[in-house]
Amino acid sequence: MAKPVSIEVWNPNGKYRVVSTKPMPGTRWINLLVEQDCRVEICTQKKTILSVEDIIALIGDKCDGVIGQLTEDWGETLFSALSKAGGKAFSNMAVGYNNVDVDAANKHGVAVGNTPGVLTETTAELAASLSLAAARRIVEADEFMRAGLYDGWLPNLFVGNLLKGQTVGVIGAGRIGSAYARMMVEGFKMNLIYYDLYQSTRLEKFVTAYGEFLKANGEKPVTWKRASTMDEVLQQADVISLHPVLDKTTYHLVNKETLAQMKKEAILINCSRGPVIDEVALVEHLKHNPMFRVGLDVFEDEPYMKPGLADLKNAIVVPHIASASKWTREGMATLAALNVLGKIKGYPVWSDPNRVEPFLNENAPPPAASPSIVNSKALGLPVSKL
Ligand SMILES: NC(=O)c1ccc[n+]([C@@H]2O[C@H](COP(=O)([O-])OP(=O)(O)OC[C@H]3O[C@@H](n4cnc5c(N)ncnc54)[C@H](O)[C@@H]3O)[C@@H](O)[C@H]2O)c1
Ligand SMILES: O=C(O)[C@H](O)CO
Repeated sequence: MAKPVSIEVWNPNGKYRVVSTKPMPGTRWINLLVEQDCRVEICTQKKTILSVEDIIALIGDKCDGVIGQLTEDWGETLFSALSKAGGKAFSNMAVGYNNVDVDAANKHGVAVGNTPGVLTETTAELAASLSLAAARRIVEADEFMRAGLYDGWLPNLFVGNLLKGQTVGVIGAGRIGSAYARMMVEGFKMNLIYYDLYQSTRLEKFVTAYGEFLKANGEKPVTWKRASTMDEVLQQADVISLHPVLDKTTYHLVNKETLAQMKKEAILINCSRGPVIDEVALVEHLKHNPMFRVGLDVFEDEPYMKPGLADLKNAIVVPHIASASKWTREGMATLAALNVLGKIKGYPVWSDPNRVEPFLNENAPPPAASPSIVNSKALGLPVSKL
């Protein structure tokens, strides 16, 4: 069995043992746990993705809760090991939890936390950055400059797409998809078409109100449309950004057939999860459609890219950094720690995981609740009255 060798320990005499499989940004999360009598053990092993065996070794014989990462496979084996060690809580330091088998957690009575809300704007900003970078070919142009190829202004040099007046398509208009839509509509005066299983009334009201504002100022109003099928978005949008959860319904949502429906000069952005796109089909599509561009933060077989992707000039690729702002990453660590702490202390679950701000206020103690437990109903956990 692979044994993690390097561990940093805080408050060695704490009553509750909480393990974090990775060092996380900031110190607030550590202080909050230590103040509540936790011994905090942080795995500092120099190995990016820990195996199930590594994590079993970290859990050991007695462990009250674990804070883990989206790169780890939290299934039957780990929940069984955690439960045997007396553990009652696990939290992903992520909003997405497709790496977690929630049924297995339910079976072992382990609460599963995630970190919604705190990464909404940061992630949407990266999706917007990729949209702009792809539309204006910024990465290609940067490489060209650094290669010393620029020998003077030319009318045809790196001509890209104007966003103003074009249509932005959002697939999965939840927290992040809606934030991205607002940025593109307000920032670049794009019209919106979106597809989601649920209606996003707030988003629709926002676009309507902004359209009225523009009209009142003598400008062309922006418009919105809720598409009844995803195909409508694919066919009509000039920029399409993917923001659904990853599950059975969204696996390979973008594939050979759906790519063929998009405009030849469309821009496709993915800051959700890699397997939402069939990446082999995408590489083929990019090869045959040089004016089609993509901005990818996530990949089907992370950390790897499918063969050929890295060679394509019409693809911008970044290493899963959409939530990587200091405030967000520190906030994610805080929410993950408070999810675990709340369950250990027997606190109720916060009633609205879309409203986690009170947990992020550094100048006040956090509410006595777990901010977001995804299987709270299945476990019959009490809900906070706050
Ligand atoms: N790249 C990153 O670093 C990064 C950062 C944050 C989140 N994410 C990913 O983004 C996802 C969304 O996060 P969120 O906070 O906006 O979640 P959310 O739950 O608020 O939004 C997800 C939306 O997807 C919709 N949806 C589900 N199935 C669908 C389907 N088949 N077709 C269309 N829409 C569907 C849901 O109705 C919901 O509105 C996360 O689950 C995570 O995987 C990635
Ligand atoms: O789901 C998440 O939270 C991201 O992928 C990590 O930021």
